[in-house]
Parts: sequence; structure tokens; C-alpha cells
Amino acid sequence: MSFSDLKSARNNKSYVKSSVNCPTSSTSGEPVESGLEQNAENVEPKATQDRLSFEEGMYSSLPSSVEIRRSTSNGRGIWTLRPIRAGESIIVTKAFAASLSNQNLPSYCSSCFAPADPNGMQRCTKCRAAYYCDSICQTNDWAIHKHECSSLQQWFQAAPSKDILPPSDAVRCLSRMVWKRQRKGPGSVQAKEIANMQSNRSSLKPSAYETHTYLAHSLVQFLGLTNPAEMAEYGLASAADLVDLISRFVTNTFSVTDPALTALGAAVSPVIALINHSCEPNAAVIFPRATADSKSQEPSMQVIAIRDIYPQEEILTSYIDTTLPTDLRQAALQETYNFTCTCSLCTSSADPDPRQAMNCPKNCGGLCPLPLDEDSLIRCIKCNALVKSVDAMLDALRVGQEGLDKATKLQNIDFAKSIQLTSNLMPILTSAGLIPSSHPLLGLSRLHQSLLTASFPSPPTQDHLDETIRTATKNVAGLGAILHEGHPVLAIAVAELGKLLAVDEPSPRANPNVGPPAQMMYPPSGFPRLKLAYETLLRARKMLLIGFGVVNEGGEVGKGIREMIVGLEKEMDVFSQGVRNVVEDTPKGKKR
Ligand SMILES: C[S@@+](CC[C@H](N)C(=O)[O-])C[C@H]1O[C@@H](n2cnc3c(N)ncnc32)[C@H](O)[C@@H]1O
Repeated sequence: MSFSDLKSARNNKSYVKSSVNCPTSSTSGEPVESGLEQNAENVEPKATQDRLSFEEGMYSSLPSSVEIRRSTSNGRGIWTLRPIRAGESIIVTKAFAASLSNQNLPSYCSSCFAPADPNGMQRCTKCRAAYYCDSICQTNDWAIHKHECSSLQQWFQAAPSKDILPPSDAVRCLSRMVWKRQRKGPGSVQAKEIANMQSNRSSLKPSAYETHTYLAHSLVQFLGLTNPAEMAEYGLASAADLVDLISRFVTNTFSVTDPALTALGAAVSPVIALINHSCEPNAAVIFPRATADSKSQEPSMQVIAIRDIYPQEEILTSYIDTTLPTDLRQAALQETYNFTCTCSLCTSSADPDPRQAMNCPKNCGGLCPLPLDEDSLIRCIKCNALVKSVDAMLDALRVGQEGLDKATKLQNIDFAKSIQLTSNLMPILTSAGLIPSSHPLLGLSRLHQSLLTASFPSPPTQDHLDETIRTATKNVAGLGAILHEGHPVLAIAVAELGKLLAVDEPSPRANPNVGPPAQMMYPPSGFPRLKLAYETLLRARKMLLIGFGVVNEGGEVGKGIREMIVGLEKEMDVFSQGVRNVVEDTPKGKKR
């Protein structure tokens, strides 16, 4: 395979919702045979949830096997009435409104979100900001884009410079939501679903005022609203309505991703927004682009079970990056969603969390939790050895976090500086004792992989390829210690590693007897590398079928991996056959 296929994955927030009442049928109508009928632990007692009913037609994309309930702790959410197998698609729906981020506007279709065709795309001749696959996609989008188009033209005309960018994807997505709501009418099911999305206006944190005010101003400006009467036309009769709308948007928006989880823009789905959060989710929201749906149904969103889910269990997705340690996750949830998470991961006080752990100073194989301050007394949980270098570890953690923040900011501005930071900091944190899953080492290492992937020389060199493989291997180990087997982020990380291993070696080792012994070399060369690629891709495929859904054949990435596996099987067969031929041709008694 070639390098151009390699893409980096980023973790993105995601969440969900549902209604209705058929306890034994699956989404596809097929009965599900499993041992899942028994209630699991962790299923909240039913007495604490009230089943909710809604006007007919609302949340129509919810299957009858799930139900919307209100729980005392989390508000409304979605519960399943039937067992759901890992890899099953629970909800399929089209985003109500979606917008590409500015950087993706020229390279993706503004209607179906497909990547640009090599033959080019059609550009909207009026606003010159939106691009489409073809006239079909342009027509599909026109009912909403016509409003957006004139707003964009006015935006550009009023701009102080011709280099001005369109408003952010958040502002454009919010505007699309408002135009679509107006088009459907205030009494429509869609308007009611939008109104039903949770607003956190009454409990907004002062730290959120700035974002909300910015969004409110930008929306009013982009919609071209100059007086209260015009605002009322859009269902914004008061300032409180405007703040509510912004809060609903912020609390319920998803990051649209491509099939390899790279962020593309923002989307709203009132039905999927009903799903509550857990840092140990049993489901994930994906944009698989691998169904037989017509392009008019894109961007299509799906909620996939990433582990078996029991009847009467709540369906939960994660809104944030769950590879982060508890304090950072809690801060992110408070900031955007206004709640304190009480999931089992957040409340567990068990063994050190692999997100915050270091190796035993005596190298006994055990782990130690990371120190919180200079006075922390840290011991290995296995051999009880005391960590003496608490100050040095705290320094390493501080420098690592600052470096990660800086390298993340610089990645698209000053590539060389960014990769220099990741390259320098990873060995410092590793030699301080941090394990690959620990923060901020994992973050630095994932960023390092995406920088290495983006900077493959042409033609590729063996050193660059091997360095990327080593980094990808550490990332798979780190993510594997934290994320569930079927988690889409882990599945993509394993797929990326498999793809890297399958790349033709630019300069394979000519003679395995020269240099370090083969078993000490990582990544290996020649046939062992091919075999490792094959095994890694098999593992990736299994995970992708869960994380991106069996019905989607593991999404676009899963389908590609299946083809690679078939190709590698042939290649390995040819290779083995070649070796057999050589061995058979070798005269007896002679060693090659
Ligand atoms: C996208 S909405 C989820 C649906 C929401 N519960 C509702 O009633 O519409 C996000 C909001 O739900 C609540 N929420 C979600 N997950 C939660 C959790 N694990 N614990 C407490 N509240 C939660 C928070 O108020 C959050 O701002």
C-alpha cells in the first residue's frame, strides 16, 4: 500500500437519545440470541427512571426497542429494552444540521460530506465558499444553502479584507439549524425536537459566558438580524430565547468525523443528543459513510454498541476524550456540559488508573500512581517500593503538559517546532517512568504519530517508516490499556499500525544475519513484518466491526482493511512459496 492512505485519528466527543417499547426485537427486526437477557451489574434500578412519551412523529428514528426515560441523576436518556450485541447499530439518523469547518470547505462536499473527487468539485458560484460533489449534492443542499449563500455573500462584502474566512463551523451549523427550523415551521416535529434539547442557561458557568456571547453575536450578525421583529421571525422573541438556543447548541452538538475519526465539522441531531455521557461508554456515535444510503441521507450518524448492552441498561456514549485523567475529564464536562460525572471510572479508587501511572522505581513490574504534589507519598502497588523522585516526576509532568499544549497549537502553524517538541519530550517522560497510557505521554505520542504520518518524505525512507511504526505501536499499547476492545479510537489506532506495517519496505534488510538479531529488531523486516502486518490487520478488522458496526462492515476503514488482508494473504503465500522453492532447489548439505 502507499503512504497517501495513512491518516491520523483524533478522539471526538459524541453522545445520543431515543423512545418506545418493543422488548424483544432487534433494530433489524431479527430476534437476538444471546446470553444478554440477564440483567447486568451497573444497571440502574428501574424505579429511579420514569418513561417519557412524546407527541407522535417525534424522535421517529428511534427503534421501538429503546425508550426515553428520565433518571434522577442524569435527566432524560435512552434505555434499551432488549439485549444489544457489541457491533450492533442502535440508531441511524441523518444529522438535522451540519457544517464543515473552514479548513475542510474546499476539500469536502458541503452537502454529503464526501471527500473531494480527484476530478474536482463544483464550487458555488455565488458565495464561492461551498463546494459540492456534483449538481445532485448542490440541489440537495440548496433549500438551506440559499439562506447561507446570501449570508455568506453579505459577510464577504462587509469584510475589511478579501482574505476573510467564513464564520466558524459552529456559527454556520447554528444558522443552518435556525433556517431549517424556520423552514419546517414552529409547530413542526423538528422545531419541537430542537426546543426539547436540553438548555443549561440557568446554570451557566461564568467561564462559559464568553463563548456563548460570541456565538450569540456571530449568529445575529450572520443571520443579518437588525431588530426584535426580525429575531422573532426566527423564534427568538427575547434575549433569553437566544441564550437558550446557544446553550442547546453547545450542550448538544457533535463533532462530525470522517471514517478514520478525523474531525470535519459540527452537527446537530436532537435524537442522538438524548443520550447521556459516561467515561466508560457502552456505545459510540460515528459517521460511517459505508451504508447503502443515498447521498441525500448523508451526513448519516449512527449509534453503535461498542460492548454488549443488557435489557434495561442505559445507552451511554462519551462526550469527551476518555484517554484523559479524571480531573481533566471532569473539567471538560463541567465547562461544556455543566455536570459532574459519577461514572464508575470517575468514582473508582482501585489500582492506579493507567492514565496516571508510572513504573515501579525498582522495576518489579508493578505500577505506582502519579504524585499530585511535593508531599505525595507514592508506593508501588505490587512491591511497596517508595518513589523517591517525586519532585522530578512533577517537573516532568508539568513540562510535558506545557509541551503538549504548545505542540498541539503549533501543529498547523509551525510543523518543525511542533515535531521537535514531541520528539524531545517523549523520551523525558518515558525515562521519568511514565507508562505509554499515561497522560501527557499518550497525548504527545499520538500527536507525534500524526506529525510523522503527515511528513512522510517522498519517496519514503525506511527510518521514517520504522519510527512511525514504533510510535504507532506505543500508541496502540497505551490506548489498549485504557479503551475497551471495540472502541472506535482503539480500532482506528490498530488499523493505522497494521497499514504502516503493510507498507512496502523502502530498503528492507538484505541479510538478516547482518546487524542485530531479527528477534531484537522492531519493527521486523521481510516476512516477519508481513506476518505482523497481517495479524495486526486481522485484529483491527475485528475491532472495526464492533466500533464501526457489523452492518457497516466496519465502516470505510473496515472495508479497506478487509481488502488489504486478502492482498496480504496472497503476498504471504507467494513469499512462502518462494522460500519453499528456494529450499527445495538448494542441494542437500549446502547451507544458504
Ligand atoms: C446531550 S444532553 C443529554 C440528554 C439530557 N440528559 C436531556 O435531558 O436532554 C447533555 C446533558 O445531559 C446531562 N448529562 C449527560 N450525562 C450526564 C451524566 N453522566 N451525569 C449527569 N448529567 C448528565 C447534563 O446536564 C448535560 O449537560
